[in-house]
Amino acid sequence: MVPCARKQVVFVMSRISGDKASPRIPTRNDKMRVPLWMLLLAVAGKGLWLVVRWGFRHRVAVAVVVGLLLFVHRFGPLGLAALAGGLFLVTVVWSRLHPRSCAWAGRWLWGRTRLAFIYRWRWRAAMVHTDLAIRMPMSTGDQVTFDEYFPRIRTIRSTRAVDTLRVELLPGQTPEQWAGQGEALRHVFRARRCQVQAETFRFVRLHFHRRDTLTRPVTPADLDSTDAGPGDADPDPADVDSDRAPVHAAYARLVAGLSAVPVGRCEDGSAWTLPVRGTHVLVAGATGAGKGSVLWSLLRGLGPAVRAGLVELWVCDPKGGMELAFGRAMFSRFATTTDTIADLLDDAVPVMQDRTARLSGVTRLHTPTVGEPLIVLVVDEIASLTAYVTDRELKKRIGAALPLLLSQGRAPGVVVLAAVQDPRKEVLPFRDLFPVRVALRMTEPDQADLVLGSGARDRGARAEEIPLSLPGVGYVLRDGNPDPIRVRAAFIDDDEITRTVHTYRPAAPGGWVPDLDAFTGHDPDDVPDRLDDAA
Ligand SMILES: Nc1ncnc2c1ncn2[C@@H]1O[C@H](COP(=O)(O)OP(=O)(O)OP(=O)(O)O)[C@@H](O)[C@H]1O
Repeated sequence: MVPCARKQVVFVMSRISGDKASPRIPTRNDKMRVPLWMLLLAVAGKGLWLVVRWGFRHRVAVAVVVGLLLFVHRFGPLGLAALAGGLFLVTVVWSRLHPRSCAWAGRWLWGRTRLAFIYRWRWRAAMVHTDLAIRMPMSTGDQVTFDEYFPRIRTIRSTRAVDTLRVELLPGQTPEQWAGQGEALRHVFRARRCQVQAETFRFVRLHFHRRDTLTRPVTPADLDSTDAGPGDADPDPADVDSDRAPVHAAYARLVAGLSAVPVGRCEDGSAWTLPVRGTHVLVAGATGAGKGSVLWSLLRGLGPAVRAGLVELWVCDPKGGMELAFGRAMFSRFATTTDTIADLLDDAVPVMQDRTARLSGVTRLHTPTVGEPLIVLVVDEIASLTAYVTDRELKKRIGAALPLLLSQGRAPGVVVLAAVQDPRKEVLPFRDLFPVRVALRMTEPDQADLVLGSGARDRGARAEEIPLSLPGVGYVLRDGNPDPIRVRAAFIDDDEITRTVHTYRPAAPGGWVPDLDAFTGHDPDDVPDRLDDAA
């Protein structure tokens, strides 16, 4: 019984193999008698046809292998070694003379090699087993056959970490169908992750990530080049053409920088920045996911503008100051208890309303100046203020102030930067009032959708799969694009926080700078003075 069952399994496996272009299902037995030689001839002919067809499908791989075999046959293994050595030498010389074109050619060759030996090799089987090939039953009277249509790979781009295939959809297919098969495709092509990105029409891009480029901690960006002097920040039009023009260029650079504050690095190696001016930012992640590093990266990135007086940090740390107290000297206001936080929020509301009344009809977005800086309200663990407050009176005050600030504060320059562990609506009812959201490691698969919007997980934001060993890694949406980008925040350690606070603490009115040297152990000569430091 057992061998028979095994035979049956083998038969079924071969039947469903995706390499079979047209499986046949006989509808009645053949009755014609043929001589044996004719049968053997037919089998041999069919075998030859299958070999030719297979060779044509894998023509590049076959040509390379046959070419190499012929070369070895003609010149022997030494000849092959000489060929490899010659190619190596040419590559070295080329890369010295023109590294860009050499790198481009290397990537092209690498992509074609992976296309021939990996993607085309397993493509048909993968398409059949994931239902991405289309099969249409055809009847020839004697038997039912299937016409099969396979999506075509149009281009491939390969780097050391990722292969990007541009694939043409078959009629009737949608990018969502492909996104649903991302996990299966990743296993077929042995990638760490497969992300499906839709083009406007007809094409999808499959990103097969082979290596994780974010395993090493990210070093914080160099801010000093964008730094500007302080009292220089209120531009006087009369000065623009004068020798103070560079100062105003520095001012403009600082204001522009508020729309792209450096936070860390994206998976493709580019800088990860987040806007702070004109928006609210929510960072969500389980405990230990690295929310602190995103907050600190943003605070650090705002440092030059804080020192210049263009930004005021109003900070609430409901965890008793555990996370943010280190930065106290940089903050204009700092509250750690529920009642002082309620006071702080209550104070922010009239500032916002006053600005709104003055700017209404004048501008649609407040421009920070030293006289009227951007107020960044930082709230660590915002759920402590929305869901876990027990005092009814305080809960009512906070529940009134927060939604007001979130719904009206962006334009007049009172913005909120908050972190939360649990992104559910019951815990954070105003979640949707944050236009910019970051999903770090989550505990549940559906939480990435709660943070980034429905469908984000299918498009690749598998936040629950981020390993515990990679704090600071997460997903964001950029420029209104629905496809999530994997990012990692820079690691800001205690020394860097101390340096940041020491360097960028705002000057008190009149130019007095609090003396932190004893506290931080820094040499005061190393620290630029807020008032003397020109742009
Ligand atoms: N970007 C990062 N790169 C490397 N290590 C990081 C990064 N961010 C955080 N870590 C490490 O992970 C640990 C937890 O980070 P962090 O305290 O920021 O998490 P959290 O999400 O704020 O947690 P909780 O909600 O419990 O406060 C820290 O001790 C830190 O050493």
